[in-house]
Amino acid sequence: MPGNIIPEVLDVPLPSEARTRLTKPLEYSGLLDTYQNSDLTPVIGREYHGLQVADVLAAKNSDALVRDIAVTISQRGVVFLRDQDVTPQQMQAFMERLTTLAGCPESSGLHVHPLTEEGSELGDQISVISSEKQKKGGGLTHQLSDTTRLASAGWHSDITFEPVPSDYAMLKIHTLPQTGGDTLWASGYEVYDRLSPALATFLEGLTATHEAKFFHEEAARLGNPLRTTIRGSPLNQGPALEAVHPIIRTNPVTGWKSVYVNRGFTRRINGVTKDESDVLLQYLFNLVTQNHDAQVRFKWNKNDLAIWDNRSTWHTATYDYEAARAGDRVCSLGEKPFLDPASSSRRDALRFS
Ligand SMILES: O=C(O)CCC(=O)C(=O)O
Ligand SMILES: [Fe+2]
Repeated sequence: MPGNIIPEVLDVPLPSEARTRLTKPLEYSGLLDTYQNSDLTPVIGREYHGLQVADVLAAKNSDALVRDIAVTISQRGVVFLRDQDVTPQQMQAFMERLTTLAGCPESSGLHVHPLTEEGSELGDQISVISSEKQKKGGGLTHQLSDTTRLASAGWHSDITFEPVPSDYAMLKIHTLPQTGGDTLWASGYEVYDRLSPALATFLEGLTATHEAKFFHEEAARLGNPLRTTIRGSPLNQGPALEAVHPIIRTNPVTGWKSVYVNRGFTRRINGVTKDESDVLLQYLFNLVTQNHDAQVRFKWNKNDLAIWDNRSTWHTATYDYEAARAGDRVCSLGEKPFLDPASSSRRDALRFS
């Protein structure tokens, strides 16, 4: 595929080997097929039965297995593993392997969230998700001070305000209410497939600005200094918390196109008027929230774990419970988002495969 198109579209200087790697889908070995699994919906979500992250790390053929898991997460959007006996350190080790084995040459390891406290007990690369912290204003994802009462306000992809955003994220919930606190994911591939060819072509020529300055206020509320030093990549340094990304991006693992704007962090489509930007963004956000057949809803049990591809999915928590809910999250960094115009939509790729 014509990888040389990528830097021109986005003005991203990439090493030549990265360009070829980015447009060539990662190969699936088939090793993972030995684990029983079921798809939760036709377009997004797969659950594996009897697959332990800790065992994968220790397996003889671990690299091939991890690569197959990466391909599966990227194709299915999100993968669920029930009842995991895994420590935060093992989660971190797994995510390092995942991003390295699936990643492009410029892949940059694990993210340090701007709100992560310096010297925190679990280390810089584990984010603690906690309903207690959230009440104090420590949400990692969206503005709690938002005046909206719509649950749909929380849909986002992680850390898209970073110049080098996330490829994968892993969340384990270890403390949960008796009911409530489900998480939902939606497929960016499927939303791309719902655009008319004319609108898709138009959006493919545009970028959007993503921003999370509200973390400055959240950090002040929590009484912690905001992390401004390297957040997993030298490109993610500084207090700006702002980045420009293509609206349609190619997932380098699948080679499929996805819509890459989100309600949590995307503020403005560039190169059009503010009115046009508002209308277009609202339309794209609506495609995420109003198509439940592009979504999957997961009901957690204690120690269940989810791993998702942040390049091609959105997700949102559900705040419908009173009791404590908490877990650990690790977020890895991928490539600078790019669009390869020669890449295909998910439906087309599956139809012609
Ligand atoms: O708490 C949840 O269900 C999801 C939190 C979240 O957005 C994340 O872990 O990135
Ligand atoms: Fe998130």
